[in-house]
Amino acid sequence: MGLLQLLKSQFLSHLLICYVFLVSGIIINLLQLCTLPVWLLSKQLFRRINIRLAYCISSQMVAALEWWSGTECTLYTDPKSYPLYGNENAIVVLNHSFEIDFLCGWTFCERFGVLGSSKVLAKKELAYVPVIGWMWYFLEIVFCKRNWEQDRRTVAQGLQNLHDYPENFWFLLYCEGTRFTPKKHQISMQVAESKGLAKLKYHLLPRTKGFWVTVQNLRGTAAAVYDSTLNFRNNETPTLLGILHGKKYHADLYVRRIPLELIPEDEAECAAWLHKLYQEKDAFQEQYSQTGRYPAPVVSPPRRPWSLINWLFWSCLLLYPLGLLLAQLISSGSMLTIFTSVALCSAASLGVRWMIGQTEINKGSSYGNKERVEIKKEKQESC
Ligand SMILES: CCCCC/C=C\C/C=C\CCCCCCCC(=O)SCCNC(=O)CCNC(=O)[C@H](O)C(C)(C)COP(=O)(O)OP(=O)(O)OC[C@H]1O[C@@H](n2cnc3c(N)ncnc32)[C@H](O)[C@@H]1OP(=O)(O)O
Ligand SMILES: CCCCCCCCCCCCCCCCCC(=O)OC[C@@H](O)COP(=O)(O)O
Repeated sequence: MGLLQLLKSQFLSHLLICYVFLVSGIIINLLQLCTLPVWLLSKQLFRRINIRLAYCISSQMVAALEWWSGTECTLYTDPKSYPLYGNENAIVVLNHSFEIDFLCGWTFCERFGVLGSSKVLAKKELAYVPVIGWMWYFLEIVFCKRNWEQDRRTVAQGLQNLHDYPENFWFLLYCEGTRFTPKKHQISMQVAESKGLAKLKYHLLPRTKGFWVTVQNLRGTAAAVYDSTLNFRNNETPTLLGILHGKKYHADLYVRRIPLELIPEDEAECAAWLHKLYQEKDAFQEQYSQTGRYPAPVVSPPRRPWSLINWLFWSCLLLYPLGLLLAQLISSGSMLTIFTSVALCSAASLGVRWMIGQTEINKGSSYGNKERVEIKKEKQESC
């Protein structure tokens, strides 16, 4: 094992990385809070400032993926579409099977210069996750409760607000609505069967309402849908803890650009279009599992230094005072102060461990785990 690999495997390294992420994140969240009055003076200035502040947080995770773990991200796409990426607003449709798929998405956002402004239709629970969830309030991220009756108005409103967004953004939609597990897959295929839809091998049945409402509300704002299919080589199952331990993965992403005009406006036709898209995505996954390739050439954008520079900046800024504090603590010799500091550090590491847990599939929600009959009963009871 080389020296660098040894360093990457040390608990102390992980503790320091998490300290920098947590403390810088909270400082940035506070700065974001201070920008609220700017909204009253100039909404666009508020947005531009918050795009940059958000970049300072999310690019740290991208740096951990690209520079700490050295994970390689390869893009397969049509070279004619490539120059448009990052230069237009787009709706990204991505499969949801991996714990770090959002992080690979962020990496591509970073490489095409839209990381700070990237958006998602996220479950409401994520809004309460410190640092990332709080950051999203200031980025006008659209949250949903995954209950159409409650979501239809708020989601449409959140999307309408993006009409005059001052910088290019990608809006991510995981149409499957939850991460793939064998049980969720089995149940969703029962739903597919009951609806006479073709079965999918690698995806859950997509939920069509969020897609339809997104396309309808972003017409005239977004130029295209980027149909994206992500996989990892050698059947790797990547995790955020793996990244923290410096494990290198190989992500392969296939992107097809579909102009928004090609997507039907009528709700039922749009739903049928999405089901067909997922059948095609399933075929791409099958091809990947057979050949390790997608049907497009490799046009990979290189990693950029900015995420690393930002990370080094925050590390220098925050590790120096930490060092001074530790030296003072030890020289003080006060057992009470030392004990309190250890207790505080343990609480903070437990907090970060809980945050990492949000990305773990085995700690995921029960959404999509219940039979349709049970859901109907619950809906009737709540009415
Ligand atoms: C390549 C570059 C990448 C770029 C990345 C860009 C940006 C990055 C930005 C940020 C990164 C951070 C990422 C954070 C990740 C967080 C993501 C999430 O939180 S995912 C969860 C939340 N999002 C969604 O759920 C979106 C998809 N869902 C929808 O669109 C839903 O329609 C809804 C709007 C949420 C409403 O939910 P509801 O449950 O009420 O859905 P529906 O009414 O649509 O569903 C009922 C309908 O579905 C059928 N169905 C299918 N399967 C099942 C099942 N298993 N059980 C029950 N029902 C099922 C069912 O038959 C119903 O059909 P029908 O209406 O015909 O009766
Ligand atoms: C610099 C690196 C530092 C690493 C330190 C630790 C950082 C901790 C960061 C926590 C980040 C939390 C972001 C949450 C994003 C989770 C995305 C996700 O995948 O959500 C799941 C939902 O889509 C569906 O939920 P389920 O119904 O499957 O349940």
